Amino acid sequence: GSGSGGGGGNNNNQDVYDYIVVGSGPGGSPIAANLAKAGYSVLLLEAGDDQSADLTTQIINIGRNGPANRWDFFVRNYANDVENEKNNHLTWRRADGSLWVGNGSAAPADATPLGIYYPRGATLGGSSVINAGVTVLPSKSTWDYIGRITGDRSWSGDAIRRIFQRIERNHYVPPGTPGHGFDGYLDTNGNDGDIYARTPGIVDVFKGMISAIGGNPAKALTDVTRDLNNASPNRDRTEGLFGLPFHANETWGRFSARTIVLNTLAAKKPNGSPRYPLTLKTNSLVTRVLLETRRGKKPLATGVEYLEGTALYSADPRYNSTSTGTKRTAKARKEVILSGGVFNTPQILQLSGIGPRQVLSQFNIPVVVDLSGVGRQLQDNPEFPVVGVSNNTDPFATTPIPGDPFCTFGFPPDPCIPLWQQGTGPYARAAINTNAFMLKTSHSPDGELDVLVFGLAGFAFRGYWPQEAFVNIPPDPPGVFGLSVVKINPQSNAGSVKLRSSNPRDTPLINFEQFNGQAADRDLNALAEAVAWARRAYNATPPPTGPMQTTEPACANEASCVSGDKEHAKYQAFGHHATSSCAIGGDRDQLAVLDSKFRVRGVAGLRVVDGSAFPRTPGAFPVVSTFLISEKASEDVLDDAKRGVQL
Ligand SMILES: Cc1cc2nc3c(=O)[nH]c(=O)nc-3n(C[C@H](O)[C@H](O)[C@H](O)COP(=O)(O)OP(=O)(O)OC[C@H]3O[C@@H](n4cnc5c(N)ncnc54)[C@H](O)[C@@H]3O)c2cc1C
Repeated sequence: GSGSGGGGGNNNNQDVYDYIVVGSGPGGSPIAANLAKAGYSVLLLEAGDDQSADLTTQIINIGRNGPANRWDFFVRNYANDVENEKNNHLTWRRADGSLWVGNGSAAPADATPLGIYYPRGATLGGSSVINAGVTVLPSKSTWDYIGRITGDRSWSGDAIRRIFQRIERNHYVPPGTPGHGFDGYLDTNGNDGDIYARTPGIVDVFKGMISAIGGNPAKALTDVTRDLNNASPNRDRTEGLFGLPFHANETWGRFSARTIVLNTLAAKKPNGSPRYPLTLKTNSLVTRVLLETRRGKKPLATGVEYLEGTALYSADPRYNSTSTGTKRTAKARKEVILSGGVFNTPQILQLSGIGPRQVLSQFNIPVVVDLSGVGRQLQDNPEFPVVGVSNNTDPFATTPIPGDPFCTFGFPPDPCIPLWQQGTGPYARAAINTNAFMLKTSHSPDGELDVLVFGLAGFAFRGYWPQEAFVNIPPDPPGVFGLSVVKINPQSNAGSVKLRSSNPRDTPLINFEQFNGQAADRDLNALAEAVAWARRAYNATPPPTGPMQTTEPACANEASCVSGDKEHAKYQAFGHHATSSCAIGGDRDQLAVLDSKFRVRGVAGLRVVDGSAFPRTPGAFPVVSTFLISEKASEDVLDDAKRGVQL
């Protein structure tokens, strides 16, 4: 691993720091940097390595999940095999070892199901290095809700908006726009309408979308530049077309959690020594939290055990079971903060003896704290495309700007990369995916927007599967359009993360139980209503692009599509926004893993700060909210440090 900064006592196998942070994603990086900037020594442990040199991690418009910066998980959407195998994108392994992707009814006889492919970022910066970069604030009530269930008034929509204003560096609204920040670290960018002005076929679809809610289609080109993160009091109930913001700088370079860490490490004192006591160790897989049991007091987290070495986790595409790494420990004088993400944080807790007794005893792990919520309440934002087809041969062609070369999306030689490096060319501008349509269906649980839709021209985004697999899905015709519907505030939270074995290099068992029970029917009804709207939108798309035909979900008679659409949503929706597997909750909530200050219940000196902490999936896209809670947690940890709280 790479190291820097002063960390306090150094003997070869045992380092001592004030704080240890595990995982460098949007949850871990801000808090590690903030604690170091406050003068405390911090060890940041990251299982992956620094892939800054990989250009696909720098240019948001050619983002790709390369094998050196991701972990490959295979998950279930249902515990029940029959239900699970109704998924058209399930990955199977054949007798010859090759991978096959498709529905159980068509699977070859020699194939056994592996699961639904679910990649995560596993590199310096975590998933923010490989994600799509969409940056949408959740509703204010998402934060008020945490205040309500915990009685902690420091949680409110207004308080979190102030944090956003402090950390944002906005590049797309006029300076001084209320609710936004302009000199923080979180670069945000959006479209200025130009890409759509040059792509009239998409504007036709926008017109259909607006008509389908009874709006004024003539406003499509201006509506698509509207700021989705606006601070209007009506924002969380206002339907219609908006621009979709991204975490990207003024020339669409990716901002990620990596930037925070690298900038903190690079800061120097006048004499050239590191300005902040932050130590980064990459290639370091944390295997458990070290816990000291104490008479009459809660057990205390005193440090972590980790394995040093490359690609030691079995989900790593570069994994080799024969390289086992070097076992090390590090000690924390103050606290250990887990930010390993929604699958790995509950795994680390369970491996450490903090979790549901029946899971731990299956693997003879001594129970330190019987905490039944660890790995429970797993949620996601279900998503699937409503696919439309135009009769035109090339309906979504974009008029190039004179002088633009033909981009090859990173495949060499790509003439657009050197241009981007000079701050210009197609990659330095907003792409055609910078739109969002907000819907409030009659099934919204709280009267707020409950479905976000983004439009993709020439492509329907059906989810993830391994690149090397044979894919049993027919290709889309030319003239295809995808209206990706994303459920906001899903009511289903029956998913789980449980140990598969006591081997920390194994992946855990992950089951989203995606639409389960009474509450989930509300989600399915909302999605079916969104599908009906999308069909109307395609019908209402003006010529020459429309009227368009909806080809998926298939339905012959539009008056009676609801049950088929619900069935389609139930089995074909995918997710990539997992949250809530170690959720904050009130004192009397049996499933609460954390208190309102991110402290693990029943343990001293241990917090969780990442996507697993959300009691409710934050909006349609979790990444900006994860940066925000890391900032909030930094304040909470520093507060305790200043008050000298005894652990
Ligand atoms: C392909 C993809 C597309 C996405 N698109 C969007 C989007 O457009 N907008 C949006 O809002 N969200 C998106 N997301 C989700 C978003 O990126 C995540 O919700 C967010 O990054 C979660 O942050 P985190 O800190 O909880 O975890 P992560 O970002 O996953 O970071 C966890 C880090 O911890 C490290 N780690 C894990 N276990 C250990 C261990 N035992 N020891 C040491 N280190 C460990 C991992 O290597 C990783 O670097 C996307 C995610 C993916 C994968």
